[in-house]
Formats: sequence, C-alpha cells, structure tokens
Amino acid sequence: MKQIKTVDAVGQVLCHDITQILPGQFKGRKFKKGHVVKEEDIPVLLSLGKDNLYVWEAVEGMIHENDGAIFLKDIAAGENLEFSEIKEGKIDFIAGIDGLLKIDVDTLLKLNSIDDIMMATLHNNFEVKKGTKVAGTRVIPLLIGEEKLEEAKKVVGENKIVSVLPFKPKKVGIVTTGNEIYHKRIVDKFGPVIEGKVGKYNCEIIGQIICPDDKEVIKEAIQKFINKGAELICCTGGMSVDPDDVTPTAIKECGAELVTYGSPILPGAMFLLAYYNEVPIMGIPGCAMYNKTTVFDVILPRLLVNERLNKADIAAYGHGGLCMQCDTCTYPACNFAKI
Ligand SMILES: Nc1nc2c(c(=O)[nH]1)N[C@H]1C(S)=C(S)[C@@H](COP(=O)(O)OP(=O)(O)OC[C@H]3O[C@@H](n4cnc5c(N)ncnc54)[C@H](O)[C@@H]3O)O[C@H]1N2
Ligand code: MOO
Repeated sequence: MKQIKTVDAVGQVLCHDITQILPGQFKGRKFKKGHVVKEEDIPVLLSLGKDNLYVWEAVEGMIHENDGAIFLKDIAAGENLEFSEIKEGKIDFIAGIDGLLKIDVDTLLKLNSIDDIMMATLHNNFEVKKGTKVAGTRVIPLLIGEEKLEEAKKVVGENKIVSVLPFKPKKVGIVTTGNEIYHKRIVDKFGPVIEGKVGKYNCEIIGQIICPDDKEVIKEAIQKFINKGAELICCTGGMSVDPDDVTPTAIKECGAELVTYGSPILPGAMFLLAYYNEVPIMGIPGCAMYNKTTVFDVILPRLLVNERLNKADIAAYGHGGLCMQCDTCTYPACNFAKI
C-alpha cells in the first residue's frame, strides 16, 4: 500500500472502499476496494475531499482481479461468444448465436481445481439463445499470483472450455414402419411428431416412406433416402422386442455402422443410433410419439451440430437420464439428460 496524490491516481487500484454522503440523498459506497481509478473519477474523488489516496503498490508477480478475469476469458473462450464488461472482477460469457452450448467438462474441472480461480457454466449440450448468459469467471482474491494464471493456461492448453455451436439444418428422410400403418389400419401419428421436432431447427423433410414390418422393404427405404441425399434418417416403429419388430435389424443390415441399440434414457430405452458413412440413422422408439420429451429431443440437437456420437457419449446419459414426467414440461430447463 502506498499513498499518492489523487490527481496522479489514474490506473491505480484503491485499497479500500470510499464512501460518499449527500445529505438527504445518499450515503454509501461510491468506490469499491479494488476499483481501478479512471480519468472521470478524479473530480469525483476530489469532491469527496480525497486529495490523497491509498493505492496498491504494483507487486512483482501479482495480477489484479480484473486482469485475471480477462486472462481466464482469453484462455477459456471458444466460438460464438460475447462478453459482459468486467464487474466486481467477474466476466460473463454470453451466447453470440442460437445454438448448442459445448462445455469441456474435464478441462473445466481441472481449471476449478486450481486455488483462487473459478468458472461456472450452464450444462454441456444445453440449447441456448443468442444473449443467454452461459458462463462466468473470476479470480477469488483481489490480487492473484501470476503462477496460478500460468498454471491455468497450461491446464487449458488448446481446449477451449466454452463454445456455442450453430445448428446445421439437415435434409431428413422419415422411414415409418408398422403393418398397422402400411395397411391403413390406423393413421400415422409419428411422422408429424418428427416433422415438428426437426422443423424447429429448419430441417427439410425430403420424404416419408411408410413400410410394412418387412426387413427388406425397410432396408430399401433407407437406401432410397441415402441415394436421394438425406443427411439424417429417422426410423420409427418396430423398435422393441416383439416378433414384428424388425427395424433394428434392418438398420444394422443396411450397411450402417451401429453405435448403439439401447440407451440409458427413459423415455428412450429402445433407441438406436447408427451411421451410414456420415449420415446418422436414428431408430426412434414409440415413446417419442407419446411423451413430450424423450431421447429424441436429447440426441437430435447434437446430431444437428454435426457431432459424431459414440457408445460412450450415449452411455454417459445414465446419470440424469430419467425424466421426471412433470405435468408441465420445462425441458431443457430441468434435470433430464444433463451431463
Ligand atoms: N414386450 C415388450 N414390449 C415393449 C417393450 C419391451 O421391451 N418389451 N418396450 C416398450 C417400450 S420402452 C417402448 S418405447 C415401445 C417401443 O415401441 P416401438 O418403437 O417398438 O413401437 P411399436 O411396437 O411399433 O408401436 C408401439 C405402439 O405405437 C403405435 N405406433 C407405432 N408407430 C405408429 C405410427 N407411425 N402412428 C401411429 N401409431 C403408431 C403402434 O400401433 C403401437 O400401438 O414398446 C414398449 N413395448
Ligand atoms: O424405454 Mo421406451 O424406448 O422409452 O419408453
């Protein structure tokens, strides 16, 4: 701590709060401990009778909290983010576009394991709107040792911790299976559900093929969509264990690489995901026609940011993968499928 003349204090850091009293109007803190004095503050400080100030002496190797927050922002921020002004040593990260929030959870844990540093985020894979606050970071003390920030930089490396990825609308083919629909015993109710959900992301439906419970016919339908340039294929019906449930076998035999048949998500246990080269094929269980929110809502956004999912990505959903089936669904602002 050192004493300096207020007129020389621009850029200096206040050592303590400074109170202002305006009789009958205001009594309270005008400047906070840690405030960096700006040009426009000088007349105000002088009007408060502060001709001299106690300020921090620059200490070799110590960084002010504001600079610490900027440092953390610079190492952790990925694509499509905007930032708040620094307030009380904290910077907020704000989604710069509508999209899917990606958090590198492992790196975030390593960063938060360093003393005197914090970063808090929304959940990984959360759908966000432009303007949503998605993360905040600061250092804990007023001054932080340079070596802590260097450690943070090392831990983060090239892995950006927070990003927002834009949705890439896809051309979607719908394969609807079931003898009862094919023979017009009942009206198809699944097609409109899929259309509505992919439509929300501006995907284009390039066709719907209604198939009987016949493996070869279903395989042909999938192949037709591949040839037609489908970028996502949604199969419905026949996903469970009845003798007529041949859709999983048809998907497996059409030449696609199977990621999983089965998911630790309820509703959605009978979900299947495969890739025909780059084209994801989803086998969507009947629950997605009935329940408001299911495995389909959880996985679809990730496919629409072109993530290539593997078995471990799906397995990770078990913890939190149980929907509470609330009377009024607030998904994604709830516990369901947060990883
Ligand atoms: N014995 C078992 N039965 C069921 C199991 C199981 O493990 N063992 N799992 C249950 C779970 S979980 C789900 S989810 C559903 C999965 O159903 P599927 O995807 O196999 O669907 P289907 O059996 O073909 O049909 C179920 C039901 O929905 C009607 N349906 C199907 N598609 C349409 C459509 N496009 N439009 C209108 N209605 C449709 C169908 O007629 C059936 O009534 O299975 C549980 N059962
Ligand atoms: O487990 Mo089924 O695939 O949801 O409801």
